[in-house]
Amino acid sequence: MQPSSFPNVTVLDHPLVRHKLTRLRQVETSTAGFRRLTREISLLMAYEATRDMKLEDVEIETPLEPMTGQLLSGKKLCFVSILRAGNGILDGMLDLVPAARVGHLGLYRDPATLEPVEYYIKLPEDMGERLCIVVDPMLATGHSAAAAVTKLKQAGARQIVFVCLLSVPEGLRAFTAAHPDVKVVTAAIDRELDDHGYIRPGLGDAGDRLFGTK
Ligand SMILES: O=P(O)(O)OC[C@H]1O[C@H](OP(=O)(O)OP(=O)(O)O)[C@H](O)[C@@H]1O
Ligand SMILES: O=c1cc[nH]c(=O)[nH]1
Ligand SMILES: [Mg+2]
Repeated sequence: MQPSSFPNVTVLDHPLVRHKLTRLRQVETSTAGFRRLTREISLLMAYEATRDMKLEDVEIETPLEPMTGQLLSGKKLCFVSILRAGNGILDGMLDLVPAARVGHLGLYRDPATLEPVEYYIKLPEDMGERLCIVVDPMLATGHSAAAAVTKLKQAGARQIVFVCLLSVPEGLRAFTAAHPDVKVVTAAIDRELDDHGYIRPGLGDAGDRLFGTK
């Protein structure tokens, strides 16, 4: 784990994450492999994204003696997947926290304008009482991430973490300027965006690679 030069952005710089991310980027990685690697990296990302969750003391008994343990307190988590590529990360997160509530936000990026277009939204009602972890593999221009977080705030979310696999400096600048209160966890910060808004060196189109649509 490494703080970055961006306020509130943590790079999950761990050997396992680097290894899996390198495999994920490779053009020859199959759809099945891409899905499996995304899920595995997501488990490791969830560990960092949930670091600030609140605990409460509980009295328990081990087979040998009583002790004070700690459990997560109150209402806990809500994952929000930005469709469709976010679902790849969501699967991994749910492996770790199967009881979490889940919201879905359908956004696609218009290829001409690079602006997000919303086509679906369904969120739990009590977003304000939960740590809301928004997941999408790619933060490119940052417009989709920023639009998603704006929606969630309008729906009452107060504590939000954004989790992605890849990001780029210009997208992080745009996102953190729009939402300085939101922590970002990313597995890597890549070099730049190309003329079509793709992350370079990147991994291609995350949705297409996850679902085999190209
Ligand atoms: O930071 P931005 O420039 O907004 O780009 C990032 C967005 O683009 C991709 O989604 P895409 O539009 O390809 O939709 P998909 O998940 O359905 O493939 C990606 O999953 C992000 O949501
Ligand atoms: O590189 C990119 C940029 C946006 N969306 C993707 O899936 N890949
Ligand atoms: Mg896509």
